[in-house]
Amino acid sequence: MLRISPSESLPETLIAAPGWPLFDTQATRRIEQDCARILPPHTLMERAGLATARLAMALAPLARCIWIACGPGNNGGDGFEAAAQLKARLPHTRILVSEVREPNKLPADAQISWHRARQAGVQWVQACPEDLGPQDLCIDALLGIGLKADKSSTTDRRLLRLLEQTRQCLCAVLCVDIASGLDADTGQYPPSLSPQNSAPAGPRHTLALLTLQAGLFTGQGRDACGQIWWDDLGCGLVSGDSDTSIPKPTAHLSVDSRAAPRQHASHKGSFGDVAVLGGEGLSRRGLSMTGAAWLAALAALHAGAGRVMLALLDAQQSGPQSIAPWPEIMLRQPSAQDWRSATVVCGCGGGQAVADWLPQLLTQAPRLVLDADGLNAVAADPALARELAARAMRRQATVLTPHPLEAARLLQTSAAQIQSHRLQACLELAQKFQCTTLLKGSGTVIASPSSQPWINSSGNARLATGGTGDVLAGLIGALWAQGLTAEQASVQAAFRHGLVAEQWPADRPFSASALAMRLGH
Ligand SMILES: NC(=O)C1=CN([C@@H]2O[C@H](COP(=O)(O)OP(=O)(O)OC[C@H]3O[C@@H](n4cnc5c(N)ncnc54)[C@H](OP(=O)(O)O)[C@@H]3O)[C@@H](O)[C@H]2O)[C@@H](O)CC1
Ligand SMILES: Nc1ncnc2c1ncn2[C@@H]1O[C@H](COP(=O)(O)OP(=O)(O)O)[C@@H](O)[C@H]1O
Repeated sequence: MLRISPSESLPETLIAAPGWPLFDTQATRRIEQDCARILPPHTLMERAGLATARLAMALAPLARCIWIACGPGNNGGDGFEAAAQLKARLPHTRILVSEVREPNKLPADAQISWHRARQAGVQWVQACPEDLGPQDLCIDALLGIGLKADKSSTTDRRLLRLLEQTRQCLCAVLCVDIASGLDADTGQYPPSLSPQNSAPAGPRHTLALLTLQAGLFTGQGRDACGQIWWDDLGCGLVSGDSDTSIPKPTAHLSVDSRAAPRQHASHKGSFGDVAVLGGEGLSRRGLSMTGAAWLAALAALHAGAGRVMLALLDAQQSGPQSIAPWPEIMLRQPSAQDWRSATVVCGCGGGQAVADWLPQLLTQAPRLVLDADGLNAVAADPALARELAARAMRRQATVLTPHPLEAARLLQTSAAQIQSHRLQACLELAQKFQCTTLLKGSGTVIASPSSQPWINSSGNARLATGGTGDVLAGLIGALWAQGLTAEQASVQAAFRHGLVAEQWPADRPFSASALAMRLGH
């Protein structure tokens, strides 16, 4: 964790860390009101402006110019306050402000900060200065958690123009509270506020105030907000769990738990069996997907499962695919595998063939990771869906690992709908099927029926390549087989999967099989 210019009298700004609680905007408002009640008037905005100014100075120590785009609400107020603080601390730096609303129409707190910026000698400009250089800084204080998605189609042109300019800045951009236009609860932009170019031009930082929200970490949040910083504005809100006066978090950031050291007196039976069923062969439809099942098995092997069995859904089992390229992996005919005794990973590359085996697996497997075509088969057949939901009553545990399209099929909606409410969609699936559900994608969400969800903070777009989901399914199976709960295995697998991708050496080609083989490192 990084601490900036520590000072006893100032709040500390930290890089957002794993395990931290995430609150929705409603809870954030309540926390804000509670804090405002016990502090002298205007203190929160003053602290927000100061925290922004301090982070700005740390991010751009050589800036000759700092341009601050201030919106019509209190987010804009934080911007004016930061401008006043910066002007007082950096007399030789040009501090420029652009505003979208006349000062007498600003909220009361923002009006006070507007006057402070005026008195400090900050210069007002109409638009982003053309000479903003790479060492300079843009502060985006246009829209914070007060964004109203339903108003976005009528957003005035001046605000839209400034928003676009902040997005096109080649210098670093520091967003106050959240990237403007992004919904803090869902991590999605309303269509009319969506950026014209998908990737921001320059480096991005976001200073979250008082609380962290799910939208910073999932959906479009990661790209929009960049590096997330957090400042509690001196209100001492590190964890929302122990203090009952603080509203309940909506989720937590996933945690990096190191694997427990293995006991010396252990053997392969101590670390569980993983049995993979999948991989429709070429002979059925001319579409081979055996690689997917191999990837899941390979991941389970390298993630430390005691024994790994692989049952390929290939009609020509006696062909070359029965020769294991990894001799540690035991090949089986699906009919020869005892599905009652292992942690089962089912569906990777399963094609149409997997549906024939699902009634047996849904009934017999004590621990089942259902992925890919296993999920598609359930979505297409109400009888299988009923059988899946009945597993929980028989105390058989299941992990579902859909990507957004698979989740959409299971909930009979569109992938766009799933993406617009990732947290909610994942919770709905967990409830509907009484399963731990892991909704994949940038900011993977993990939800179980009776506990708070997690959002995975590791990973990057290296993972956006075929087969990495199969690796994740195998990894979950291996961790589950080694004694974790379904939820722990899912949370830890998502974190480790992402971490390996983050730490991947730049000069080494990345592929799903290479990822699988590095899981044990
Ligand atoms: N919470 C905290 O912990 C603390 C909060 N603080 C700060 O306050 C911020 C929240 O301030 P906020 O409530 O004034 O909301 P904000 O984000 O400025 O937006 C509201 C303005 O935007 C407008 N507007 C909205 N949607 C629009 C659209 N689609 N298109 C166009 N306009 C739209 C809306 O217009 P109106 O509805 O009034 O017409 C209104 O003028 C928070 O993010 C943080 O920075 C800190 O000071 C202290 C600690
Ligand atoms: N941009 C990204 N950031 C983080 N994780 C990603 C990103 N793109 C893909 N992933 C991860 O990669 C995996 C892809 O899984 P999936 O879509 O099922 O692929 P496949 O079916 O080819 O194996 C998931 O774990 C997903 O969360």
